[in-house]
Amino acid sequence: MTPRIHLNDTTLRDGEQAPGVAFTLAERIAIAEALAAAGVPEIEAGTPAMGPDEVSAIATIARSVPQVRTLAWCRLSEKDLALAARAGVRAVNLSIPLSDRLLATKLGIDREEALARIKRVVPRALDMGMDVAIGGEDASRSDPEHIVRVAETAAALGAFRLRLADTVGVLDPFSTADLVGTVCRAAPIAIEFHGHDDLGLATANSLAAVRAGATHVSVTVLGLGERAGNAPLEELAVALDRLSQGETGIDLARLPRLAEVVARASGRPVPEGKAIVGRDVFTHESGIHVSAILKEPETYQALDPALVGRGHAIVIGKHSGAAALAHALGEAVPDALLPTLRARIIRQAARTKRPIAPGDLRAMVRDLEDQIAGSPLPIAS
Ligand SMILES: CC(=O)SCCNC(=O)CCNC(=O)[C@H](O)C(C)(C)COP(=O)(O)OP(=O)(O)OC[C@H]1O[C@@H](n2cnc3c(N)ncnc32)[C@H](O)[C@@H]1OP(=O)(O)O
Ligand SMILES: O=C(O)CCC(=O)C(=O)O
Repeated sequence: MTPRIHLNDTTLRDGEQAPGVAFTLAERIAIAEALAAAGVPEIEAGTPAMGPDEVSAIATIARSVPQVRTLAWCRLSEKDLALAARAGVRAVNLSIPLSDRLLATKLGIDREEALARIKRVVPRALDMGMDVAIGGEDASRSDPEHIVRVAETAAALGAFRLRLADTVGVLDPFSTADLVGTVCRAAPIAIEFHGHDDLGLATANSLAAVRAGATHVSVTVLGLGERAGNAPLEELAVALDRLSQGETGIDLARLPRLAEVVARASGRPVPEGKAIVGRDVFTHESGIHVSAILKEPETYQALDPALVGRGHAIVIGKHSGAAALAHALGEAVPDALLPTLRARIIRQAARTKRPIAPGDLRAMVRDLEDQIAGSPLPIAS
């Protein structure tokens, strides 16, 4: 049976950590509502420690999407916890580094002190009526034995989940599976994987984490996030579905709209070739592909675009063949015209750097037909 995989969207927290990105409150609410409409069950809404405006924004976001579990991201400290309480959230992600490097450098503490802090702060949060997830920063550069101790401690205290963060994005799918598998086999708590895309592997690593036993995955819309960003929600949701690896409950047809909302709010347009939601990812130009797709669409597509509320497009350009031209014109181009027509198309495409508009294509054909009709000589290309 396909396992249930819970996507925890952190566009409003890690997504907004992308350099230069700052959402207005209205944009944050619009993003939260679009996530909720797409069926995302959980969002990380922000970081209360950033100040009173952030606290009040998190409170407003939580109220605007009551059907979604809204978490506030906190450092594992009483101070951050108190601010989360002011935001009125029902759940917190309490973050503590797992690696010796970050414990020592950032906090000047060792593993024992980290465990002592967990034992001190987690019960406070639970007493305040909040569900607690532990955010394990830098898990990918940590000793798995320590991670398992943290997992056992967190579970015994009553936390509901441990997040394993590949904070600097250094895992690959094999090392991810090793780490997540080791922790999942030993840890009596749900595991969330939080990937970063520094090596372009966030989606692959997240899939490997699911295969190894993670039941929750952090994502952001369009992969927006710190440095190279996070695992893109749209990629994970579709890949889990398409590869039968997990049932997420996401309405895949809502993904393009969600991407538009986040692209606009972040000031970062969706790249044309972005998997799932990019303008061109279901558009075909190459003659060999178009010729086959016109016979049977699955010859050259990973997924039916209708799955994500989209459709195919065929455009005419430098790489078009006779089948594509006949499709675009509604009739076959006479053999005598074909080489010259293609030469003209190639020249125009190189000049304009865009597909040939249908009107331009028809005009080219008319022009060539006129030349044939008016001259017994070979047609000028
Ligand atoms: C891997 C990640 O994505 S972690 C999340 C990163 N998110 C952010 O940074 C959110 C935006 N940040 C901010 O607005 C600010 O950094 C604030 C409001 C959180 C803190 O601001 P400041 O108090 O001025 O601290 P500053 O940013 O200089 O340094 C961060 C502090 O947090 C501490 N800290 C970092 N992680 C933790 C942790 N898990 N638990 C406790 N303390 C922590 C650091 O040690 C440092 O403390 P110090 O000032 O005593 O050295
Ligand atoms: O500690 C966490 O919750 C994870 C923080 C994070 O975004 C990261 O480590 O990349």
